[in-house]
Amino acid sequence: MPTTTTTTTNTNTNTNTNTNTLTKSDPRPDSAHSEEPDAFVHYHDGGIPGKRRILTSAAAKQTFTELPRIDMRRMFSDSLEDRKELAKEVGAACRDVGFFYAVNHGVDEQVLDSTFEALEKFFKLPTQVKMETHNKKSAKFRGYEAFLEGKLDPRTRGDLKEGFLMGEDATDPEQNRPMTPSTSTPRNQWPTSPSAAFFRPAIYSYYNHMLAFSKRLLSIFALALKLPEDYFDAISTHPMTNVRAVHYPPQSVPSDVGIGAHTDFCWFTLVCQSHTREPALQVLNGNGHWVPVTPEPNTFVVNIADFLKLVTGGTWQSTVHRVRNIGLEHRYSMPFFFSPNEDAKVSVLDRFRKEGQVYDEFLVGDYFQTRLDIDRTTHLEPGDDDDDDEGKRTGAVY
Ligand SMILES: O=C(O)CCC(=O)C(=O)O
Ligand SMILES: [Fe+2]
Repeated sequence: MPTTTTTTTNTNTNTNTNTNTLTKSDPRPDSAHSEEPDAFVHYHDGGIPGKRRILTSAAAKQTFTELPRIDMRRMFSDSLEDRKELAKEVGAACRDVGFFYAVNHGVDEQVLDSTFEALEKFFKLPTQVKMETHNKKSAKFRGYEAFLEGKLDPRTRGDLKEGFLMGEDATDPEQNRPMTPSTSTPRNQWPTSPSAAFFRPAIYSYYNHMLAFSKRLLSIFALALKLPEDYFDAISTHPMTNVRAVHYPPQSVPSDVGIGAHTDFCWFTLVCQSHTREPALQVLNGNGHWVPVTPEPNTFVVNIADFLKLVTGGTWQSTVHRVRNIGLEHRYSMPFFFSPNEDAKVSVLDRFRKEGQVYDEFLVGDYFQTRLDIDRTTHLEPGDDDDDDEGKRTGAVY
């Protein structure tokens, strides 16, 4: 990793004031850790444990209490003005919340339905079929992750989920992807049992649709940052990408989590979640309250991750989130994680730089691998408990 003196400006507390979803009254205290119901909420930001004071009543700040909903149809408009209008909405959501619902996104609903069917079928297969691709055999954790093996919050017994991770792999013919000798060559693992033969084509159909969606979104992000639409194209010719198929069974132990509180360490994430009556995905606002993300048919949840926070000098939020599947239904989700090319060098964008400050470049692949290793192996313990995160956490952890 290159050393860095980069500084980001905002703390990750989502307290900007420009959306119509902002309010001071929010009655949702953290309920996952009953030993400290009204004190702090704990999470992992940049792979490092952090905590945020839970603020209520007079102490509460202006922050979001729901996710904005954005009609993405204008992504496909021939009019630059339309695309700029969309970008304005997207930019406000990225700045004030870090999350938004994307409707009319252009991904065929049938693809989503059939991918969910495939997920459900895959996770019902015998353990040995899934374990053939166990992610311990893969440097990039591709393949199957069993229950409680992930542990994003060290205070829990592990994440109550099982998953399957795949991503860019130039040797998989479905990707039609150029070999890039200067970078690593991650390999996917696919189950070889005939009983699982349906899984790979289903995941690939979803993956390829998501790649197309991501590239359009990237140009909207560029516009939202007042850059030319194709600004990120040159560093996204062979992007780092992952689909993680996840199964969260209903949880009966109150202290359990489906996935512990964390930020994502890619550029951005697109989540499609199955319908559960009880919302399971939750997003942390500036008052330390968990805002539920209600499942909606044919809708993506888009969230900004650490890279975009970094290159915008902290102006865009990489917002803490977690999953608790407290209803009676099994939940499936399929996040798609997008980052630029592994060998791309990035830094804080010019318009977010402060005079007199030195900003180093860093390699996307290095940053990504470091974060992956921290999140999957280190599980750093929380620090001292006598202060909250504000004013300290800059997100500059690479
Ligand atoms: O399952 C979800 O809704 C979100 C999962 C998630 O946050 C992640 O995989 O990073
Ligand atoms: Fe996440």
